[in-house]
Amino acid sequence: MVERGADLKVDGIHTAYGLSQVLFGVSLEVKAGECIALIGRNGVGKTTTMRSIMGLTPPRQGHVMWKGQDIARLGPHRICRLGIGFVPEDRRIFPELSVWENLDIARRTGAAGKTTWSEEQVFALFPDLAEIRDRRGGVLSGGQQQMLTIARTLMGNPELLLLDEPSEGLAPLIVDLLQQRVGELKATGLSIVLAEQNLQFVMALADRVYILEKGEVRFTGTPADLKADERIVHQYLTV
Ligand SMILES: Nc1ncnc2c1ncn2[C@@H]1O[C@H](COP(=O)(O)OP(=O)(O)OP(=O)(O)O)[C@@H](O)[C@H]1O
Repeated sequence: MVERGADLKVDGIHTAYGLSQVLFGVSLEVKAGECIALIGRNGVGKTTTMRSIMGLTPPRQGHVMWKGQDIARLGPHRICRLGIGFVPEDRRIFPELSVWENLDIARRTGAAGKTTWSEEQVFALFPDLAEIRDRRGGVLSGGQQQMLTIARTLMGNPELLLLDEPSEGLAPLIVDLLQQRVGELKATGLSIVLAEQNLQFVMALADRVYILEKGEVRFTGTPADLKADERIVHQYLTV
């Protein structure tokens, strides 16, 4: 039997914004159906790692292998078509469009040649959105906006979802609900890369965590490994 390898393998990427280098040889991997988390303090390079994978800020060195193909220099549209979806931190909802219209637009521009999610599928996973399908994007709460942003990305039918700080700015009860929804997404077999500051959220969802500091991976392990090592939590995560 052939063992199925990692779906995504990031190998020693170096990424910079102009003259300012942010990532120094970051490597990680995500096997099919896994959720991995990128954690670390503000400004350590979590978003930049996702932007590098998505081709928004392509790495200057290193490889981003997706199902055996190096996608590091393909550009975001092609990477999206290959099955990777990015949910950015700033939830860019069209305020004048209804919830359903925000989703429908993403459906029409979904990955070429792929079946996009149906209305029933997306509302089955996000029942909270079904109830407000005719509400304008501009009047949604933060939690509703976050659900909508994730649901919109799913319309393109990705196999890997990059989720950038989904819990940021949300009330604790809404974070719990979001955690449940992301857990349900994972249970459908979707692979997930989660950048998060909320450790509880990470512990509940991730199979593996990568701690970043100054653009380098300093620790890799399971949530249980991390929990068992207070020194690491203190050194890299607490303020
Ligand atoms: N467009 C940009 N131009 C120049 N520098 C940038 C740009 N975006 C981010 N940076 C810098 O890159 C570094 C890493 O930022 P990044 O957003 O990847 O970190 P992060 O770990 O996601 O933190 P946060 O949680 O604050 O978003 C920071 O020092 C940031 O100031």
